[in-house]
Amino acid sequence: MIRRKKISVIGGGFTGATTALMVAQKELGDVVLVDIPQAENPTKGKALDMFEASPVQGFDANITGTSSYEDTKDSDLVIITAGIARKPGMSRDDLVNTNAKVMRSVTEQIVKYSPNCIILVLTNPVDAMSYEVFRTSGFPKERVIGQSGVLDTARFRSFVAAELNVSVEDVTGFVLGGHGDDMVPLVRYSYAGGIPLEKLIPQDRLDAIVERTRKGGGEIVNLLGNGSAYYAPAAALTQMAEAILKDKKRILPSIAYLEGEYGYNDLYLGVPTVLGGSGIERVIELELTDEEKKELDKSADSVRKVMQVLNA
Ligand SMILES: NC(=O)C1=CN([C@@H]2O[C@H](COP(=O)(O)OP(=O)(O)OC[C@H]3O[C@@H](n4cnc5c(N)ncnc54)[C@H](O)[C@@H]3O)[C@@H](O)[C@H]2O)C=CC1
Ligand SMILES: O=C([O-])CC(=O)C(=O)O
Repeated sequence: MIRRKKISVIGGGFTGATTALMVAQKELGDVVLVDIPQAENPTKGKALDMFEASPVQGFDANITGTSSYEDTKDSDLVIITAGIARKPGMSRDDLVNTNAKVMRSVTEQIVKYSPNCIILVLTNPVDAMSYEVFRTSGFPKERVIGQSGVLDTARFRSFVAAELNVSVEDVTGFVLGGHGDDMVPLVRYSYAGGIPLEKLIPQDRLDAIVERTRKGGGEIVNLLGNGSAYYAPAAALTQMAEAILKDKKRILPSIAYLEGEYGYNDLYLGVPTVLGGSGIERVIELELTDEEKKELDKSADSVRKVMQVLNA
């Protein structure tokens, strides 16, 4: 019997609810939106509201809200967005203690009901949270994946397209490293219509775009005033979900568990990967200049520092 894929989204807040809608709109599968018991009614309400949008928009997907993990049983993909988000004046790393506890409790439930699923992690600080989910789950590394690079690259691509007044579709970008202000946007591997960006944009403007990309999350936090970005993060999760559920084998940046790649061990960090039906099917290793490697080392050190809190 053919059955639709099943996607559970843990955390029914801004990013979780938006992701639930986007994956349903793309007909990637039926969606179960999960939040804590105190939020059961609003979660059910959001899910029903989305389902009622489906006849107008013409997508077929069941969307249900719940606080019971039994309803997530046999999910193919579980997306974790549960936890707290930062407010102006905070860094993503300030969320580590609260969200690490949330990761441990939700992961135990996910594993209990969907032992064969692939897990995508969004919750911040996302490199460290991916590590926490990985070690709590006991899953193989290819089935626990963090999201940052698709979003960071999307920001870079948006800013470049606006600068050149060209289609966003023709701009490709490349961001490596942790999801913090010292992430590493690699201009050398970025193009517009196949033309290296360095040939199209003066260096000082490129530097400004790189800096704006690094601080992209904070720019939205300051504008929103009471939470962080959710439309672009949900779009990023949806693209990764599609690559996995349709076994597209797309080359996308993911936060992956590294065992020697790029010279790092026992660390989750953003790197280029092939994403397909088994999750991370391959980490692509690139030659970096000394300067790029130094920047990546700095970003990896920042992630390690946050992880020390987990191990304390
Ligand atoms: N990696 C990335 O690129 C990005 C990461 N984020 C992160 O995603 C997380 C969620 O952000 P938002 O959705 O905006 O926050 P939000 O506050 O709108 O939603 C979080 C939801 O999680 C729920 N929750 C808390 N503990 C839970 C538990 N134990 N089980 C189930 N649900 C639980 C809350 O009730 C709330 O509904 C934050 O940590 C944020 O920093 C957000 C955007 C991008
Ligand atoms: O900035 C935040 O706290 C949320 C996030 O990770 C992003 O939008 O990049």
